[in-house]
Amino acid sequence: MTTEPTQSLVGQEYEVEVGAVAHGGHCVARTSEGQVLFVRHTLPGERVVARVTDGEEGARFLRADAVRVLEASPDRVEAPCPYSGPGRCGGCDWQHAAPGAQRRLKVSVIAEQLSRLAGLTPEEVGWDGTVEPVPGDKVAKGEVPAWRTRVQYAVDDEGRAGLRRHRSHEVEPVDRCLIAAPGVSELGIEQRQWPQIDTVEAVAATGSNDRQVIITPKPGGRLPIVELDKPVSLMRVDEKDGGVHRVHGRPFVRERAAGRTWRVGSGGFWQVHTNAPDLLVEAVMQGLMPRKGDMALDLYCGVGLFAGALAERVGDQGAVLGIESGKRAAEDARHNLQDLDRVRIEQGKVDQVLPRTGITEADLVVLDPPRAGAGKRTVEHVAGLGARRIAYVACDPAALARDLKYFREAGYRPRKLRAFDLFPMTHHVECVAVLEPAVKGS
Ligand SMILES: C[S@@+](CC[C@H](N)C(=O)[O-])C[C@H]1O[C@@H](n2cnc3c(N)ncnc32)[C@H](O)[C@@H]1O
Repeated sequence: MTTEPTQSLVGQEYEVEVGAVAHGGHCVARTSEGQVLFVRHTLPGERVVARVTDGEEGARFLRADAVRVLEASPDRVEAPCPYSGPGRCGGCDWQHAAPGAQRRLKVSVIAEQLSRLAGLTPEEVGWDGTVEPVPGDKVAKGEVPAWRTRVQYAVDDEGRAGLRRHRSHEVEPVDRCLIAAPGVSELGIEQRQWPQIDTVEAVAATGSNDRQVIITPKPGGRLPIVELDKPVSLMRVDEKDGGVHRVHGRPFVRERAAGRTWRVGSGGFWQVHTNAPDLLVEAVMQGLMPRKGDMALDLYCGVGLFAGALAERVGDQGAVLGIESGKRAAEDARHNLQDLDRVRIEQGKVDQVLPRTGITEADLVVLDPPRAGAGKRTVEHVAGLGARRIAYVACDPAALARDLKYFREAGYRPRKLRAFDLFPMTHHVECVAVLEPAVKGS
């Protein structure tokens, strides 16, 4: 049997009315034939010419960029970044939206995900229907908060550092990324050449002067002599094993948050926004309200951020168990919390380690899984521990909604949800949901 080749529609232009925002940094429109278009660089209510960037005839949907705006939304602003726009840097999705409008777009996405995937309304999750700006972030029209303490640059064939174009391996060379934190910009990564290098990751710690650069040489490439505008520690990603190896300086940075210093080894997770760790610790502790003597779990604990905050509150009579899959991160968590006798860190995957611990009860649980969420099995296990309260920290509202549905099926209901604009100018958003047993005292 022979199949007809499908006709690519890349480059085809459609004049469309733009509908609602969808999860992922684009809005929904339809061609006159009814085919769904996911259009970037536009806003709800606009009339634009959308040029297809991906998809073929008969596909479930096409991807497109708005290349001409025929009727602009009142929320549209001149993009502050000269590298944003159709076909350009893929790092930011909402450079062309006023800061308040960006947050409203995120509100719509969260509400839509909760409704579609969990059948929940904002009232049912105790959400005031806002995405809160981060205190200290610039939020006036035309201003850009410099929030990113970790930036991964890609290097083009001419050795220039830049950022990847949307859904592409191509590099958009930049001379300055506006959302990079000052500590990253000061390194001068964009101002120098990176011959034989594939990627350069820059890390600027908050609350210490630690700066780190992690370079990935091209296959067979030699390590260049790295001279930057500031002293840094230098790490190299091994071509063969993918491991991160020290070239010179410390193999970690020291971050300050929640009244403590945190060692974060290369490759270990740390929240990217300068103010995220403090803000999230405060939101989680406010939601959980730990008491002296509580037994608490910090699942997906990274280098121990929430475990540390919990341990200080549950006191000597309480106990905290953290579980983290990364070997290096688990070691860092043990190091960071070594002064807190009642904290134990187990290394391994939550769905494997948690059943092995033999723990059948907990008073409080915080879970902060990666983008994919915790999943049904882990949610059921956590719900079975009968915690008084559970705090769920989520960087993807779709994964949050799916897991909230599993929690509801397992007897937990959301009591409060807060959303934070921890990734300004992008479509990403962070949520903290606090759950309690649907039937209290059960
Ligand atoms: C979103 S981070 C949260 C880290 C920490 N709570 C923080 O705020 O710094 C998720 C963490 O989960 C870890 N992880 C990913 N999958 C895991 C799994 N199946 N079991 C345990 N940890 C996992 C990652 O290595 C990462 O450190």
